[in-house]
Amino acid sequence: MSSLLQGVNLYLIGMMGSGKTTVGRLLAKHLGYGFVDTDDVIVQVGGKSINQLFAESGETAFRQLESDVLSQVCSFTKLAIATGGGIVTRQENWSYLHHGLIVWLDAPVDLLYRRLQADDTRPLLQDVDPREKLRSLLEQRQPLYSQADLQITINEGETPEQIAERVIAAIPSVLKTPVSHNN
Ligand SMILES: Nc1ncnc2c1ncn2[C@@H]1O[C@H](COP(=O)(O)OP(=O)(O)O)[C@@H](O)[C@H]1O
Ligand SMILES: O=C(O)C1=C[C@@H](OP(=O)(O)O)[C@@H](O)[C@H](O)C1
Ligand SMILES: [Mg+2]
Repeated sequence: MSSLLQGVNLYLIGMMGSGKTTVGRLLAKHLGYGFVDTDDVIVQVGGKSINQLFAESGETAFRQLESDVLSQVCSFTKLAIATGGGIVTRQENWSYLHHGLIVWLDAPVDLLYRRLQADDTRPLLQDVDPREKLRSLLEQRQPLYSQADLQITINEGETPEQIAERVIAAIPSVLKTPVSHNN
């Protein structure tokens, strides 16, 4: 499979809680790829947690850092890249994402909510009604996520390993077959 991909990067997109970080790491391992999580890079470079960055500098500053990181990582090959859920909201990010194969982990709101209920690391969910926040974010972002090359529906009870295997099995269906020139 990794030879079929010819080093093309995999970009995981989807809502927070859909499993991009968890599944991305497994995909990298299976493909013999490096793994990058754009949020982790932002935290390392900025020396602050995502919560701190949102609180001290605001979402706009975070989004600029996110675009900067994406623009840097897309110059490398053989990477599985877990993005943050909001990366799709900036038009310029799509020109970077399209350097590789874009995989949307598409999970329903109920599942996202259950996974993130006790998690306080997502500043956008520090809301009076986090479930409603997830629902409205998904509604806004769905048309953007659906621009992915591959849509993987996340089912309740499926392990990260099973999801990674499903992504790998689906990749050949979206790889462009090379055109042979006979003359
Ligand atoms: N297939 C899965 N089954 C159960 N829990 C999962 C699964 N994938 C991810 N999780 C858990 O859900 C939470 C969010 O996963 P994460 O990989 O951080 O998602 P994202 O990066 O898309 O926000 C984490 O606590 C993670 O351990
Ligand atoms: O959906 C979003 O706007 C965000 C998702 C988070 O990443 P995950 O999708 O990995 O949780 C992180 O980038 C930040 O909290 C904002
Ligand atoms: Mg993540």
